[in-house]
Amino acid sequence: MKRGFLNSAKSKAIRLGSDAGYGSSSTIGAPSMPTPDLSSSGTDTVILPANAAPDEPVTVCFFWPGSKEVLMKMPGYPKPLRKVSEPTFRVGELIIDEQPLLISVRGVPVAVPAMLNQEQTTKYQLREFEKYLEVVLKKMRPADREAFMSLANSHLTDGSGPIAGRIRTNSLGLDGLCPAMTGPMAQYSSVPHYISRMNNSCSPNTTSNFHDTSISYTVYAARDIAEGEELTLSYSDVWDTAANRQQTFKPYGFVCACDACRDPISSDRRHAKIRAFVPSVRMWAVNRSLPDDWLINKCLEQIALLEQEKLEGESHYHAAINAIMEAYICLGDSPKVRKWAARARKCPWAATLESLDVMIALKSHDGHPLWRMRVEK
Ligand SMILES: C[S@@+](CC[C@H](N)C(=O)[O-])C[C@H]1O[C@@H](n2cnc3c(N)ncnc32)[C@H](O)[C@@H]1O
Repeated sequence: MKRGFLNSAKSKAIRLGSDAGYGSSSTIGAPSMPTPDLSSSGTDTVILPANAAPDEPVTVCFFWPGSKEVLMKMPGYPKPLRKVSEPTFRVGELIIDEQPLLISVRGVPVAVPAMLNQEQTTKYQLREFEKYLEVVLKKMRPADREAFMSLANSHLTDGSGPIAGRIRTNSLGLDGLCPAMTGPMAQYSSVPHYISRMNNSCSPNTTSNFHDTSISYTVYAARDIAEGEELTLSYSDVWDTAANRQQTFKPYGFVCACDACRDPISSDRRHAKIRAFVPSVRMWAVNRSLPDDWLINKCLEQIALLEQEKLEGESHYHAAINAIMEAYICLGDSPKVRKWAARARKCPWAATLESLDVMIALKSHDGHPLWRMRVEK
């Protein structure tokens, strides 16, 4: 799965990758020091939103210069979190809207002694980074610090300190906040409290987005979730092969035993088939050699495959539903357009809800550019 994109209003939340970037930067600059001065590393620690009341959640942000300004200039910032009342875990429902406890740089400039080998260098960098993180964590509210330190840590033997270890185990990646930087160090690690408790499944029953204006994650039910069923998210790119996904999980210290990983050959084959189909409404609408129901049937097959793989949270699922809705516009069938728009609306993580609401409300869709394209051309 590709990293989160902050410059989109709906950037998908993904685990950063437990090994990604840490200790790999040959970061040279500030000398090592026992109690680091954060400003000497070029970083800054800010608490956002700046004027939060004591009972409102905040995020401690260990940032490169410029990132705070990027966030604060986002149109709509600061947007309050939505209150989630009784989560019912029906498909499309919001399970949680959560502001992370911490957003952190993935390393700081460290002058590494020349005689160290690669392994010693990594450990040295991690030790120095931990000293910075200790200073940053002191800025957290005590209850938030306690929540952070209660999170799982799968990095007990690789030189990570207790704070970096928890960041590496639990973080989701954030892109797009460092206009002046490129490469892995331009990404931040973000650590939520509740979402960090979610285990991996390669067929996850939730899907999450990051929202830059509220600095928060929304987690939706990707399908109906039975009472007592564990909530899961994916730590890897679900479209990666099962073998590659297991490699991603190694630093987290587990072997995934989800349905897709237990039957890797069939699952990989179905994944490849899903990815090979990209619905093109306009191509079908003008191609008279294809039957009228060709696109709809292909999309229904795609939906069935995605449901078999339990990948309803992926964009391919919403794309197939949306294509059926548009195919019915091309066929001039407004009742079916409303029906499929209502179904697309159950993927709020992928859809523009306002335009779907318009589709659902309209008696006729004769103002749409695709209207009766398949019938009259
Ligand atoms: C982000 S934490 C998830 C929450 C953690 N299980 C807890 O109780 O707080 C990541 C850790 O959870 C465990 N984990 C996550 N997904 C798992 C899975 N599918 N099977 C076994 N262990 C898993 C691993 O120990 C991993 O290092």
